[in-house]
Amino acid sequence: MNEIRDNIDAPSAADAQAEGKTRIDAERVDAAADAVAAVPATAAAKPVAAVPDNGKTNLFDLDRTQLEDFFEHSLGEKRYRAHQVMKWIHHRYVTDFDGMTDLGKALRAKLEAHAQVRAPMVVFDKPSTDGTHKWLLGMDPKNAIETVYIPDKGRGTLCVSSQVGCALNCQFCSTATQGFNRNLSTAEIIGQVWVAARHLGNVPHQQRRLTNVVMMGMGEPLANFDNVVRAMSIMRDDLGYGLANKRVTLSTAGMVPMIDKLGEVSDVSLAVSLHAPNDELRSELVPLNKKYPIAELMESCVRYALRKRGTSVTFEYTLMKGVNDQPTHARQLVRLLRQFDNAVQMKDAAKVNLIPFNPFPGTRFERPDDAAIRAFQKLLNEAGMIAPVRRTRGDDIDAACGQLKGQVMDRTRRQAEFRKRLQAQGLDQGPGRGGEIGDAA
Ligand SMILES: C[S@@+](CC[C@H](N)C(=O)[O-])C[C@H]1O[C@@H](n2cnc3c(N)ncnc32)[C@H](O)[C@@H]1O
Ligand code: SF4
Repeated sequence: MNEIRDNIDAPSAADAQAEGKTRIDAERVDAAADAVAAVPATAAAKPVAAVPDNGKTNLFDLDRTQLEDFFEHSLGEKRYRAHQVMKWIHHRYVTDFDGMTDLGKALRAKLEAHAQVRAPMVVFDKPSTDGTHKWLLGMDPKNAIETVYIPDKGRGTLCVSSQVGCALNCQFCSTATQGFNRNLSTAEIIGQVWVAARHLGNVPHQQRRLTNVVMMGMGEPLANFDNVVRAMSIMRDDLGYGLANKRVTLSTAGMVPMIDKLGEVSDVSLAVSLHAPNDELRSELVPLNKKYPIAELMESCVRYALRKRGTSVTFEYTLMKGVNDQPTHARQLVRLLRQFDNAVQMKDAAKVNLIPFNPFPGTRFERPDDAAIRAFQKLLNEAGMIAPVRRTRGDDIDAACGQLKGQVMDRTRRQAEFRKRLQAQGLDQGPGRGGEIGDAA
């Protein structure tokens, strides 16, 4: 693995100039790194409470084991009752206990008194001309997130959000422009699957309209670890949506310790948003790279792949004109991913997804033209790498990768302002120790 660490190319200043690299405002990047420092200590460690305001447990928040425990310990009922209720909710889309007709009257009354099945509210849904469908889902009076369904030959993929906004501030991502408010609860994550599956008339195990889920909507899923892992377990449960492990993909900007933690508890497919083959460029595009540089990131991906022997890791590479789309980048990328294949001792352990940049209002980046995208792909293919170009879908409704925005009441920026005020008074303890995101709001 040290081979990877030792061989990462840092281009010279002349290289950078020759590549026509876009320079990014250093102040903005530093502010982002501060926000990042606050995320793992707060958002990851403190999932949103499972019990909503009215004191009733939202059954969407519970995976199979927790629901069995709830029936046994909170309701004094047999554990198998949980299985009946899961089927009503996730297979038949019934949320009203009175409609769960194979439960006795007394049990239904008990459930009514102690529980609820509360799905996110659909603010609006919008079909695209290419079959893609986007939902804006209200999570609370101030915040809404987006979920997108993308049908393709023989498969239907749902792109699910994990947070209201995102604190990681990748420079080319529309979600980042909105800042960060909070983590989504398990109910709010699995609720997105439920809303889409119900709309599509999906019948798990029979009429599958929804075959894949990608955690690639708004937010960084590994910064909301517990809630995301629990929701993914419901996606893969036969009493939930019955999806195979490899059909549930978690995409991360590279939270290294959490990749290892994920490897310990889950077998889902891993996608890593790489976007640059060297640290200098990646730190500009993905500020998190300052905390977890490429060598550390690749080592954690190697550990993940080795733990799941025979599993590949997908590396996402958003192509931006004149920024990371030059032949020198392609060659560096090939070297990096070959080292990964060697470390995992598996041919094609690394897969690359090339994503042409999707524009959004106010961005300084541009999508390369088709010839440049093809030339980049050709260099990877000639080196023997699998590197499909992801077709842009749903861009007429701003539903393509990185275009999701929702409605976010940003709390990180208010916290940053608060921190500045503390600093002015000599009271600041530094990033990550000043309390919760939102304390200052
Ligand atoms: C929005 S992120 C969410 C998941 C996670 N936070 C991550 O970064 O992997 C999903 C994917 O969209 C990509 N993306 C973000 N902005 C984009 C844009 N404007 N055009 C194309 N892809 C973009 C990200 O790099 C990432 O690979
Ligand atoms: S690309 Fe992912 S990690 Fe980066 S800002 Fe967007 S959602 Fe967050």
